[in-house]
Amino acid sequence: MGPPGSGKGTISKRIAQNFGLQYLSCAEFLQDIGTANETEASVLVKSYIDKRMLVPDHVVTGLMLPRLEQLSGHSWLLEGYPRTLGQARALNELCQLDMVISLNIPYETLRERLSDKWIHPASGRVYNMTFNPPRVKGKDDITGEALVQSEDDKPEALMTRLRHYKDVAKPVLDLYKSQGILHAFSGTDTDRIWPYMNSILSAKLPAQQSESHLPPVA
Ligand SMILES: Nc1nc2c(ncn2[C@@H]2O[C@H](COP(=O)(O)OP(=O)(O)OP(=O)(O)O)[C@@H](O)[C@H]2O)c(=O)[nH]1
Ligand SMILES: Nc1ccn([C@@H]2O[C@H](COP(=O)(O)O)[C@@H](O)[C@H]2O)c(=O)n1
Repeated sequence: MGPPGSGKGTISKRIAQNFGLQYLSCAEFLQDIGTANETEASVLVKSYIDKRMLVPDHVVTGLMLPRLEQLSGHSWLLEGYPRTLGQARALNELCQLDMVISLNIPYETLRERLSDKWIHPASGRVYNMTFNPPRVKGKDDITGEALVQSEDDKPEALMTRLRHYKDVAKPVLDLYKSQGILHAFSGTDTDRIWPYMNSILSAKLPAQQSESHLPPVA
């Protein structure tokens, strides 16, 4: 968990890779559903994503929980779900989480990072002109296609997203705190937070697993 630009995507991928966890990003999962063949669910999901609004709890939960059930037997890392207390309660019904990570990053750092964030829309690959720049300016490393900046990452949008995050995340963080599974990390640099996170995760997780790919979406 963390506000926009806090490095959730960057750090989740690093954790998943280092500890051999199955990684599931809710935003990417919803994006895939929204662009898949037209069904009632895909049209509904797309309508929210296009407006950059949260898909209602019952819809996102109805999609995510069956996906997680397909991963039973694997250790997984979720990013972007649960976002609301309703989603957290629904997830609790399915399983007991081992650990929840929360990123506390100062506002000025979020603003700077996001103003420098570029994405390759088709793949979701994320770049930052100082932290992890593309090999060729403005082009995706793999496809060579153009990178874009999201409207969501502009300073005006950031304030709104931040306010919304604070309101919605607080009860979720409180719940996980009361369960004793919340680990918060503060700082301005992912690479400086990482060693602390790595050491806590190493103590919690069994020997590294070797799985690297998610089973396909049914
Ligand atoms: N300068 C700098 N940029 C970073 C650091 N860590 C991550 N970034 C970049 O900051 C931007 C935001 O990181 P993300 O991992 O996309 O953050 P997020 O929390 O998933 O963001 P949202 O999808 O907006 O919620 C990206 O462009 C990253 O490449 C860091 O330590 N320093
Ligand atoms: N639990 C969630 C997570 C994401 N969404 C939708 O995805 C968009 C992008 O999410 P970010 O995590 O990158 O901010 C977001 O604007 C929502 O449309 C969702 O609905 N529910």
